[in-house]
Amino acid sequence: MPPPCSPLDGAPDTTPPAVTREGFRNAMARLGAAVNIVTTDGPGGRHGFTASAVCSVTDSPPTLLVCLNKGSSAAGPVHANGVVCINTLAAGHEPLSNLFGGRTPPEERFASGAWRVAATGAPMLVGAVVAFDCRIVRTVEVGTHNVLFCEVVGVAEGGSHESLIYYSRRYHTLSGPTDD
Ligand SMILES: NC(=O)c1ccc[n+]([C@@H]2O[C@H](COP(=O)([O-])OP(=O)(O)OC[C@H]3O[C@@H](n4cnc5c(N)ncnc54)[C@H](O)[C@@H]3O)[C@@H](O)[C@H]2O)c1
Ligand SMILES: Cc1cc2c(cc1C)N(C[C@H](O)[C@H](O)[C@H](O)COP(=O)(O)O)c1[nH]c(=O)[nH]c(=O)c1N2
Repeated sequence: MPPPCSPLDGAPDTTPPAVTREGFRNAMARLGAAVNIVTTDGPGGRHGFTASAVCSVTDSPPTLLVCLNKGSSAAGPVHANGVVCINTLAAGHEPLSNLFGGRTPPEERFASGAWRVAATGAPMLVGAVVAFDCRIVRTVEVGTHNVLFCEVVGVAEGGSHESLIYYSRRYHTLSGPTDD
């Protein structure tokens, strides 16, 4: 039995969405999130983009998801390479976040920051709060985005205990406990 609000077979659905794009974005601006630079390298070339849509899926096998806009210039390289490194940014990384946030050619993005090569070949940011080296094991297309399921094959914990947070369309810093 179809759901009560489904359109008639073959008829275009002219019902206005209950929640507009603008309304959704305004609501999402109320969710604070860690800021990450997701990098890749391999046959598709080196690339990277800023992402707040990153989430833990399961610890067995250790898996994260990343939502990547299909229109991003990073989308082709990410899919061709099949690997990513998810670098969680620290306090002071706002300029790096903006650099990887669009409109700059990929190689210019990597001119800032110190990078080393992770086991998968993806660039790992020296000074990240934590970095997850991953292989993409599944991709699911949802609307404008691809959801990348990323199996974590290596982790590097950095020395910083101050995380960069994106909240209410601005950057903030969150301090955690230190080791000593
Ligand atoms: N998930 C995403 O793709 C995502 C997340 C954050 C920011 N951005 C991009 O960064 C720029 C500035 O963002 P902003 O937060 O200052 O203002 P904004 O009004 O564009 O976005 C507010 C919030 O809505 C969500 N959002 C934005 N664009 C989205 C998209 N295309 N798909 C799903 N969710 C989305 C994010 O949570 C974002 O923080 C925009 O170009 C935006 O598209 C994209
Ligand atoms: C704080 C913040 C957070 C995000 C983004 C931006 C910023 C500033 N962007 C946008 C993304 O970084 C940008 O579209 C890419 O860099 C691609 O741009 P180009 O197509 O390469 O110019 C982004 N894009 C995406 O696909 N998923 C995400 O989770 C986010 N999150």
